[in-house]
Amino acid sequence: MGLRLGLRIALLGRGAWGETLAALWSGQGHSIRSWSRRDGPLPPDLLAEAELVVAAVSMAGIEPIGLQLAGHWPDAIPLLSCSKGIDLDRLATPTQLWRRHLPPQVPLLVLSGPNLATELRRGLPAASVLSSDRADLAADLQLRLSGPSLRLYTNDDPVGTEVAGALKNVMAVAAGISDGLSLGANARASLLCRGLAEIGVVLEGLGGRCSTLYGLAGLGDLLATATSELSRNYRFGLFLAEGLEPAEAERRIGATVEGPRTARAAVGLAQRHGWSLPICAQVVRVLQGSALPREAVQALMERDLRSERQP
Ligand SMILES: NC(=O)C1=CN([C@@H]2O[C@H](COP(=O)(O)OP(=O)(O)OC[C@H]3O[C@@H](n4cnc5c(N)ncnc54)[C@H](OP(=O)(O)O)[C@@H]3O)[C@@H](O)[C@H]2O)C=CC1
Ligand SMILES: O=C(CO)COP(=O)(O)O
Repeated sequence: MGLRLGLRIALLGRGAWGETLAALWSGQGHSIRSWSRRDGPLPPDLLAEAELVVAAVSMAGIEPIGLQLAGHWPDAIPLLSCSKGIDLDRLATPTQLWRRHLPPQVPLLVLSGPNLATELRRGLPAASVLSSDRADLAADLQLRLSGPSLRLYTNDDPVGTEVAGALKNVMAVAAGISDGLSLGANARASLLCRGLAEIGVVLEGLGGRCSTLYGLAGLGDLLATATSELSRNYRFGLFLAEGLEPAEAERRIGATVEGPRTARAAVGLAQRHGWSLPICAQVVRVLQGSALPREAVQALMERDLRSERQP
């Protein structure tokens, strides 16, 4: 990347998040060429002309797009991944999925944090983190992509950043259930506190750092997502508490809800590694129809007593 401030960005995905990032960054003088599945096959020159590729697609979109792009990726063009989830088939984070399709030398970065698209579209301020093993690149992009309403920090813990951004969606579903059942502020705070500990089990278990858990992608995004009706995962939990079937709840939301599949993936990881993830496990029971929301809460309350240090 040269010294020019305006970047040529190829943006993959024109959903709520992609459109929001496009509006923010084009407003800062970057040139954005976006692509959506609705446009048909990916134009061959889209990547070739870009200095940065931004992927703002849902988890479900990564594999098909990765397959389409394999073999067409210019070696040194970095990919900034903005998806939040754990893939259920491969139990992998977004960049772990992308890496399977990209040349090994392509630098990968992650954008995550409390960034409800609706608020950013209204010009409200937020902070987020740009994470990469490539500190030089993260610092360069931090400078170029930070703007008046999106202030970017950096860290060098992409795995921890992705795990935190994925698992907070599960906790947002659980918080929606708790609030939907009118369990009160104590219950929500207790759930989020224990939820943060649970996110920490996965984050550290997969090699992330504890400081990331308490940063923007961890505690920051948990606070935003699990307390706001702007969050689709939180609203999904509210619908479950009302007694809606998961499929009907997703249909009513009418947009991506990553928490349900990520909950199942987290339970899959827990089985693989021998971790205890009680909140994820109860969310999965509700999703499978093997517990009603109230029964899931009761099961959490009746677990064996333990030290706060244990999940
Ligand atoms: N909305 C938000 O506030 C934020 C969302 N995110 C994350 O960004 C990702 C995208 O979310 P968002 O844009 O809000 O979701 P939307 O439901 O608004 O849009 C879905 C996005 O996924 C893309 N996609 C590609 N392939 C598929 C597929 N096979 N199935 C479904 N969708 C596909 C769509 O691309 P196309 O344009 O081709 O239709 C579109 O960009 C999610 O992982 C989400 O967690 C992260 C931060 C904030
Ligand atoms: O990730 C988000 C906010 O940071 C968006 O959350 P939802 O996908 O639950 O709407």
